[in-house]
Amino acid sequence: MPHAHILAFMEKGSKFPTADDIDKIISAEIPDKTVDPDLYVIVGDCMMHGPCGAAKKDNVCMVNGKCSKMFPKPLNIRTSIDANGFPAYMRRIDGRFIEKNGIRLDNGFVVPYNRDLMLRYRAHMNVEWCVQTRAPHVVWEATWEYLTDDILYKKRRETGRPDMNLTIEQIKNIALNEIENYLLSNGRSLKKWPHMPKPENFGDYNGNRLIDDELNYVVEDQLKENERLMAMITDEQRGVYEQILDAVLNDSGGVFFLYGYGGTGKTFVYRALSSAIRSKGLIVLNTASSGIAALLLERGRTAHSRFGIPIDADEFSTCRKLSQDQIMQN
Ligand SMILES: Nc1ncnc2c1ncn2[C@@H]1O[C@H](COP(=O)(O)OP(=O)(O)OP(=O)(O)O)[C@@H](O)[C@H]1O
Repeated sequence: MPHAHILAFMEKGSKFPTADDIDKIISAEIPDKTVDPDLYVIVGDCMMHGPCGAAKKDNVCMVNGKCSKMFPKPLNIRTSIDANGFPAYMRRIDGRFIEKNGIRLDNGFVVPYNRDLMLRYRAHMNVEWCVQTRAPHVVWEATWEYLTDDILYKKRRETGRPDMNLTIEQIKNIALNEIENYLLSNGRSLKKWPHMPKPENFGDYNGNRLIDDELNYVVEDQLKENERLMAMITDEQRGVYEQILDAVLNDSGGVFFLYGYGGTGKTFVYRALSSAIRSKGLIVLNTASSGIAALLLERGRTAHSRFGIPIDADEFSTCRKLSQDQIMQN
């Protein structure tokens, strides 16, 4: 099922720093059926976890006899924030329950939600208050169960084994590996945070992830794509294409500014050039100033993401790339 994980950073003055603030935007309780009948139905349909545990040992969340999402959650008379900055939402013992598959689920099974979003979108939307810390290991401890949300499901699908089981440690290991790979692709590593747990075999990879990622294409496919585009290219486009390709292949360098009205075939030339250069096993870094424009180019990224350019650039801004960074070296 397609879904999005969205992390919202609030501006100063719009933050929700206290437990009372949390209650204004997040609820983890079953609504009152008579006072809030509409919300009661949506929460019942979309936001109740389970049944799992002893009541349903084969629920998807069950890993080695335990709910990997840690349901049911402890019941609390009020919302609180612990010393590490973790929230414990208000989940009162109020006698309310939602019945699912013949099992009564109380407030311990409510996935935290925002009332307005529920009423507006009428879909599963888990809203959580993020730990207020800059220490990544604390964030990891607080959020790993959300980050690993669909790992078991993905592994079952990839292997074609719907009964496959993974331990919580294996699931965490897969997630840490994914984080490390993502960091390596951006010239970083979990090494930077000594307190963060590391995946197994951490540090075994000695290559250059940036180069390996950029070379991770099939040369034959690039050749075919180039042949396809070259069969259509106009004489004017071919003139530009040949001049730039010549500068690349002869290593003579140069800066080329290709301009023209919208829809006149500039992106087409970039695609022809990319496939020509990649079909020779070389690296092309396709960048554009906006995410939408970057999507039009194969393996395109925004220039600010690729080169670490500050988004609100002014005359004093500098790229925060150190000379020893892989991006700089490459
Ligand atoms: N030689 C060509 N043969 C066939 N289709 C082409 C050719 N050149 C461009 N096109 C098609 O024309 C459309 C517009 O081209 P393209 O996106 O390259 O224009 P552009 O100049 O980059 O536009 P914009 O400035 O709006 O980004 C695209 O669908 C592209 O595939």
